[in-house]
Amino acid sequence: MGNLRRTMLFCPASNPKHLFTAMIYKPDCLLFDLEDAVAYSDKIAARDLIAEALKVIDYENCEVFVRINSLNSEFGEGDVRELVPAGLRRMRLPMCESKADVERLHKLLDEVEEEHGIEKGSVKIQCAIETPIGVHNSLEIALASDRVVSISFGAEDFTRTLGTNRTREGKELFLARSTIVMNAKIAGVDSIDTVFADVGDAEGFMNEVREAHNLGFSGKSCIHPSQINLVHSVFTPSMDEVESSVKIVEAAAKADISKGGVILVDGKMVDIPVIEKAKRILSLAEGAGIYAGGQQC
Ligand SMILES: CC(C)(COP(=O)(O)OP(=O)(O)OC[C@H]1O[C@@H](n2cnc3c(N)ncnc32)[C@H](O)[C@@H]1OP(=O)(O)O)[C@@H](O)C(=O)NCCC(=O)NCCSC(=O)C[C@@](O)(CC(=O)O)C(=O)O
Ligand SMILES: [Mg+2]
Repeated sequence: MGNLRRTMLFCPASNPKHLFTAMIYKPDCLLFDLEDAVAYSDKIAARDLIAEALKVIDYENCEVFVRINSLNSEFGEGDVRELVPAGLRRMRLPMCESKADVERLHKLLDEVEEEHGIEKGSVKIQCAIETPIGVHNSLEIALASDRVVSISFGAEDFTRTLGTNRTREGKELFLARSTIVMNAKIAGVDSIDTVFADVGDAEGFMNEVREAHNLGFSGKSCIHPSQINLVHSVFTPSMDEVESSVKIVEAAAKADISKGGVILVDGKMVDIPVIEKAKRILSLAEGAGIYAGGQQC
């Protein structure tokens, strides 16, 4: 299992304070935004600011992404040409609708990496799926380049382009969410659920976080520091889960059923899928720093 991507904290790249302090909230990933959160007149200044920040700031254990502007806009290509030499190695491509969109960014990255003597393929892409056509094409998008590490869902633009409204219940998002998760799994990349805009509605937020976790997302985009620990509490295995997973894996090893066979552990059937799920929980717990190869931390 690669990096944990339970949380991605959006920070407008035009806000110097966020660029200097956002890592103190300890999200797994920071996502500096040059797209919708930045006013048209601030786009170039925000790009320069993030380029300087990338050169001098230590973001500690946070994986840093920048959401660039669309390559169809006057800013997208410049974002890539300035930020990659400044050290950016992860970018979110907004409004991704087809394999061709990813291939266009892939080719530009090939060129920029070569021009600056950066190892080919170093820059990874997260594709944002935010339209019905994007959802429909999400498998070809996720498979379009070996640079793609994750696909994310953007429900605000999705409901806009679907011609509906986003509800607290979220039924209008179910098919899109499930499709994105399944296609991410098929492609072997992470899937990141959308933002929840009502910062004051902790209960509504938790319902969404649990839904995203149950559907199989790897994590969730956040817009406010207060959302981070809530997401981590759902996307990190509990100590009970860790303990029962250890028990399952140990019992399975003792009974030698890792290639087939069935036993009971605490009255519940354990076979290959149960063992594999238990191993996944231990791997997540290890990534979260609460379990270390046979020991709880
Ligand atoms: C909403 C608000 C202005 C409120 O700020 P306020 O400062 O009034 O809030 P306060 O509560 O006072 O903050 C308390 C303390 O936390 C600090 N603090 C707050 N937020 C922080 C933060 N984000 N990062 C670091 N630090 C932060 C703050 O500096 C203060 O620090 P201190 O003074 O020291 O106590 C702020 O949060 C914010 O800008 N959020 C991000 C908004 C954004 O990026 N939107 C675009 C992405 S969505 C999109 O585009 C849709 C999408 O594309 C999505 C997709 O594709 O996934 C689609 O289609 O669905
Ligand atoms: Mg959007």
